[in-house]
Amino acid sequence: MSDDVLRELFDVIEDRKATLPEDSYTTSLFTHEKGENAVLEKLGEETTELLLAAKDDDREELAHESADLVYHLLVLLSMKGMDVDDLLAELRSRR
Ligand SMILES: N=c1c2ncn([C@@H]3O[C@H](COP(=O)(O)OP(=O)(O)OP(=O)(O)O)[C@@H](O)[C@H]3O)c2ncn1[C@@H]1O[C@H](COP(=O)(O)O)[C@@H](O)[C@H]1O
Repeated sequence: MSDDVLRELFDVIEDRKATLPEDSYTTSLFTHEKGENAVLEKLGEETTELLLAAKDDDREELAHESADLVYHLLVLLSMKGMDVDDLLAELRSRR
């Protein structure tokens, strides 16, 4: 996944956070009655689904669940007032 794809997705998430359109799944996470716990729970669920896909050697499902996990991770970073660049910088520093 290139930086561009991650940045574009993060920009959409930031836009949803700022404008809270009604028909948006991202909005539902930012406005959830459970607060931050809603996205934390989703990260747990998506991680479990990813592990099961890996265990089943289901590569298509593994890619699908990986994308779900990355999306929810970016929502969490946005909730915490962080930027996708914080993640990218950390990854780059490990090269
Ligand atoms: N990348 C995502 C993304 N990944 C996962 N999800 C949602 O996360 C939820 C995952 O929950 P579950 O695991 O329970 O999944 P599910 O409903 O059983 O279905 P599966 O995803 O497992 O097939 C689903 O409702 C997905 O739609 C996402 N929702 C939105 N995005 C991106 O965010 C953008 C903005 O979306 P909205 O906020 O909806 O406008 C979209 O254009 C997408 O680019």
